[in-house]
Amino acid sequence: MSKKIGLVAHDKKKQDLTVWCGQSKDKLAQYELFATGTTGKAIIDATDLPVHLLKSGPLGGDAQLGAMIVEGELDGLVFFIDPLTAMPHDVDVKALIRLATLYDVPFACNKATADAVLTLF
Ligand SMILES: O=C(CO)COP(=O)(O)O
Repeated sequence: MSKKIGLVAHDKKKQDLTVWCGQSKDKLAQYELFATGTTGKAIIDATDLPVHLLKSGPLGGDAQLGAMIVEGELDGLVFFIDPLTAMPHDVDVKALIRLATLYDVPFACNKATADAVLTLF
């Protein structure tokens, strides 16, 4: 069964994530990909990779990824966080990071760590 990877980026980081997905396309194509709504659509548009679309982050998409982690259904998380912009759903962002930490899920918050996480699988 293929590994399941979560992909998320805040608005100012979406381009970084879509570029990274394009660069990592062959590797990412081996996994089952899940993304928050707007991020996922941007990845599909940029790369044609198949992505399961969850709700948009502010509407619960981060919480859905957190629930997947709790259920043991996510093997890795790539979450390009914008550290310079306040988010209306900051509690959800923090909850997702907390759950990835709590459940020891490989978690990348930028390109350097995303490259490292991909080498784990
Ligand atoms: O807000 C997000 C993560 O906290 C991302 O959500 P979208 O992919 O829907 O923009």
